[in-house]
Amino acid sequence: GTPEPTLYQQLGERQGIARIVEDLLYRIVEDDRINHQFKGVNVAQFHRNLTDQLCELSGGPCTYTGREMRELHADMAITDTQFNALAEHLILAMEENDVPTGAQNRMIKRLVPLYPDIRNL
Ligand code: HEM
Repeated sequence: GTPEPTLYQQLGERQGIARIVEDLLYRIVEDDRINHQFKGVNVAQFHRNLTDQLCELSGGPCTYTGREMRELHADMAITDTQFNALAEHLILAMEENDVPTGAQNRMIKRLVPLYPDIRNL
């Protein structure tokens, strides 16, 4: 029969992930719980690196070449509320791009191992 689509395919491959990350960035800018943390960030670089990271984590043919998660977020004192806010925006950005709910959950699950590094725990 027809093979099951991979998570990477369900996200719309790299092009689809790039659109999701763009929508995520607009959401971050509008959220006063987290937008102050992003002042001065190189938006093009952030977009490229987060797209590569999600592409790689979803099983796609990409390699994340940015800095380590712990090192990047070390001085930000990110709270649980802020972490959850970003995760929620990612879910809503995937929703806007017609990613099925099961695939949304699988993507979020693959970010869970990054949690201690991002929270600097
Ligand atoms: C699931 C959660 C998260 C993931 C997967 C993630 C992923 C990433 C990635 C891949 C980068 C590198 C982008 C680049 O090279 O510019 C990055 C940078 C950054 N992240 Fe996160 N992040 C997460 C949560 C957060 C949260 C909650 C905040 C703040 C509220 C945050 C703030 C930042 C900032 C400000 C940068 C830019 C750092 C710099 O350019 O020096 N991140 N993140």
